[in-house]
Formats: sequence, structure tokens, C-alpha cells
Amino acid sequence: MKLCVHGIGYIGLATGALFANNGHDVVGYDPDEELVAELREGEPRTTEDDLREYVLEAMEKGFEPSTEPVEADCHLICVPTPYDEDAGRADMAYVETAGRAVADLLKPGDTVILESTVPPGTTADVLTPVLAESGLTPGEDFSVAHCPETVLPGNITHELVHNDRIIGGIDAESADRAIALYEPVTEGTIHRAPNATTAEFVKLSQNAYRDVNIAFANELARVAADYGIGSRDAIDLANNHPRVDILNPGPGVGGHCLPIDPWFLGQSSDSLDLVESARRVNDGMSEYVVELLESELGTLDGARIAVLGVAYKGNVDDTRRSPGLRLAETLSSLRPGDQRASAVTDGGTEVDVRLHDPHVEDDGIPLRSLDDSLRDADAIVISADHDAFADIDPERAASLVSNRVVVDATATLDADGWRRAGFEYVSL
Ligand SMILES: NC(=O)c1ccc[n+]([C@@H]2O[C@H](COP(=O)([O-])OP(=O)(O)OC[C@H]3O[C@@H](n4cnc5c(N)ncnc54)[C@H](O)[C@@H]3O)[C@@H](O)[C@H]2O)c1
Ligand SMILES: CC(=O)N[C@@H]1[C@@H](OP(=O)(O)OP(=O)(O)OC[C@H]2O[C@@H](n3ccc(=O)[nH]c3=O)[C@H](O)[C@@H]2O)O[C@H](CO)[C@@H](O)[C@@H]1O
Repeated sequence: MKLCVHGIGYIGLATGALFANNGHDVVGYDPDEELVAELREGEPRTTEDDLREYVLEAMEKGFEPSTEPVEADCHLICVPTPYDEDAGRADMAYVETAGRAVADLLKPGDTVILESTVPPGTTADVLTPVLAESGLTPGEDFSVAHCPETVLPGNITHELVHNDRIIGGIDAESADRAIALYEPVTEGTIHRAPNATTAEFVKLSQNAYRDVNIAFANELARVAADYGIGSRDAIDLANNHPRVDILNPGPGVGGHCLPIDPWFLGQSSDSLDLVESARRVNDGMSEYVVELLESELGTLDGARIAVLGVAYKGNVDDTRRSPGLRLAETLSSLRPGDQRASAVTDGGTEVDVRLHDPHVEDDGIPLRSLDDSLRDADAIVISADHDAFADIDPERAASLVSNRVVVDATATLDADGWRRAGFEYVSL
């Protein structure tokens, strides 16, 4: 079948490769000319080695990057759906633009599938009317379905094939056609949702569930500290119960899915309560780490803090809504007299934040080498659970810092080893 994937960023690239590797004739359209040129030269924009291999294999099988959309039997839309903070709503501009491009190419008998994460109702009430501008009748002349993507960054090539998929259409035939497309390339089970809106709702519920569960762990971490006990020991023990599965506390929840999707879920409902509280708890973790640093150091006045980890989570290079960067911003924003940090008082000197991340290359982020960030530091914070951080030699770190305090917000380090090297080791 001829497929046109609209948007070959992280999700579209992998999805296009999936179908090309399974015998489909796939064009990957993206308006980002540089991205397309790099891909044509065999340089997919990813640091995940297995995804890179998977994409190169697909290109050998004819997966074709393009700066123009093309006619196809099936159009797959994988464009960004950012959250407009000011409007408090999902920004649907990319979906609408992609819909118009599809409408210009649409033929009777085509299928259009939206993979992007969207607020409930988008496929039926936003995308389908745009497609109808083609003059064709939705449901009669062409099919429209939502198949949300659920891959976990860092494990994409496995989850792309093995995850279950939820598919909902604007009508039964739309769902049938989308299921027929995905079934042969999916090892997981395909579940038919009653309609596209339910499929959208389910995707958002999965991410809100995880966000709430992490918020519960983060709240437990704060409560456990009030009792002078280790939250991770307590959570590990609690999880021995057959119906309890608490996640891990950390410096906050980042990425462009979990911190946003709960707001998509509540976009046209006034009933979010617990989900909203969870967002507040998770966003509050950077302030909590600042409080921990302050209580360890006594003062943050002029403190040199090494923040290790600006990726939003371990072993990835994505910095969107990164807890490490949020912590850095919070530390850098402390001003004399600031109530959040009583120790940075009148006449205080700003905090010197040093950022280091072995996975991230970003000209916009002032990153330093590990040694440069540790040299003369008053405290170290581990804010992403990169495997590389577990290999940092605590004796060497001890020889570089001026004060041996480490706040291991992701419990990545060997606590005993760092304590033996003379560090005051604090975790969440
Ligand atoms: N990244 C993830 O882990 C993940 C997982 C599940 C779902 N999603 C969802 O998938 C969607 C895409 O996310 P992503 O991470 O791939 O984003 P991305 O930013 O990596 O890629 C999106 C691509 O779309 C292109 N684009 C923009 N406008 C376009 C248009 N009108 N037509 C064609 N292409 C256009 C951009 O140039 C970009 O290359 C989002 O809705 C996201 O929430 C992402
Ligand atoms: C339901 C679900 O699984 N959805 C996944 C999620 O992918 P993700 O990469 O955003 O998810 P996480 O790995 O959970 O990380 C998010 C943040 O939470 C922190 N964290 C995590 C676990 C924990 O116990 N304690 C924490 O503090 C972590 O450090 C990071 O900052 O959304 C994608 C897009 O929709 C989905 O496709 C993908 O399936």
C-alpha cells in the first residue's frame, strides 16, 4: 500500500520505518528541509542506535523522505501537538495544517490516521472537518481514525512493534481499515475503541495515570523525610503487596508527554481535581530539591551547585520540560530576600549553577564537562538517571569538590560508595 507519513520527527520517522520495513511503499513528508536532507544522506536525527539502524534498513527498502506531501492510499499524521500555556489549550495548528495538506491530495477510498496525541474530540471535530474541505464526504468517500502512539523513548523499536494499540474510527469502517493496516505490523493486541474520541481519551488517561502515580511517590518521599525514613525502602516494601505498584520519586516529571497530556485530558471538562493536584506535586519537586540543598548547606548564598542531568530522564538526549533544567532555573532565580530560600538574604550572591549531561548536545544550554562542573562545587545534584552517572568515581569527585554533599534525586549512585568517599548522601 502507498503511505504518506506527515511529520517525520521522532514518532513519524519510526512509524514510517515500521511500515516500510513491512513491505509498504512509504514517503515521509516533513517541511523541515534540513531534517529531510540529513535523512537522505543517511543521517537520521536520533541518538538511539537501534532506531537509527531500523530507519536505515527502511531506507534501503525504499522509505523516501520528502519535503512535499504526496498522494497515497493512507495518510498518517504524526505532527507536533504542543500545549499553549497562555491559552491553556492544545495548539492544533500543526494538525490543521497537516489536515489541509491531506485534503488537497485526498481521493475516494483513502484512509487518514491521526497518531499525534490530542485532546478528546480532535479527530472527529477538528481533523475531519478540515479533511471535508476536499469536497469528499467523511465516512462515505474516505475513512478517518485515531491510533495513538504509546512508545517509550529509549525503547522505541521494541515498543513500536510489541505494544498493544488502541484504534478508534469516526465510523466502523474507518476503524476496520486502520486495524487492517496495523494488525500485520503489530505483535501486541489491537483493541477497537468504540470511537476515535474514546481512543484519544484512553491515550491521555494512560499518561495521566503515570503522572498521578509518580506524584504519589513524590509525595511519599516528602512525607517519609518528615519521619526520617527512606522513601525508596518504604516503596520497595510496599510494592510486595499483590495490588500495590508505586513508581519512583524523583526531581520532577519531564518530557513533552506526561506534563502536558493531563491538561489535554481536562481541556473540555471541569472535573480534573486529583490529576491537577498531581501536576502541582510533580512541578513542585524542583523547589523541594532546593529546600534539601539549603538544609544541607545552611545557605545557598553564592553556592556552586553541579546539576548533573539536563535530559528529561535517563539515557535520552531530549531536554523538553527537563526537571534538571527546571531545577537550574529555580536555583538561578533565587534572589536576596527570596522567601523560598531564606539563606539567600540581603547582600546575598546568586547561586552558581553548573550543568553537565553526557547525552545532550545543545548549543542553547551552557553545558560543562563533568570535571568543570564538579570543581570547587558546594553540592552535587543528580537530576537524571543516566547509566553514566552510576560510573562516576566518588573518590575522584571528592578530590574535585570543595564540599562533599550529593543530592541523588534519582537514586542513581551507589550510596555506600559515596558515603565511604566522605559525602553527605541525600536521596528522595
Ligand atoms: N516523542 C514521544 O515520545 C511521543 C510518544 C507518543 C506520542 N507522541 C506524540 O506524537 C506527536 C509527534 O511527536 P514527536 O515527538 O514525533 O514530535 P517531533 O517534534 O519530533 O516531530 C514532529 C515533526 O513534524 C514536522 N511537522 C510540523 N508541521 C508539519 C506539517 N504541517 N506537516 C508535516 N510535518 C510537520 C516537524 O518538522 C517535525 O519534524 C505529538 O503529538 C506527540 O505528543 C510523542
Ligand atoms: C504511560 C506511559 O508510560 N507513557 C510513556 C511516556 O513516556 P515518557 O518517556 O515521558 O515516560 P517516563 O519514562 O515515565 O518519564 C516521564 C518523566 O517521569 C519521570 N519518572 C518516571 C518514572 C518514575 O517512576 N518516576 C519518575 O520521576 C521521568 O524521569 C521523566 O521525567 O509518555 C509517552 C508519550 O506519550 C508514551 O508514549 C510512553 O508510553
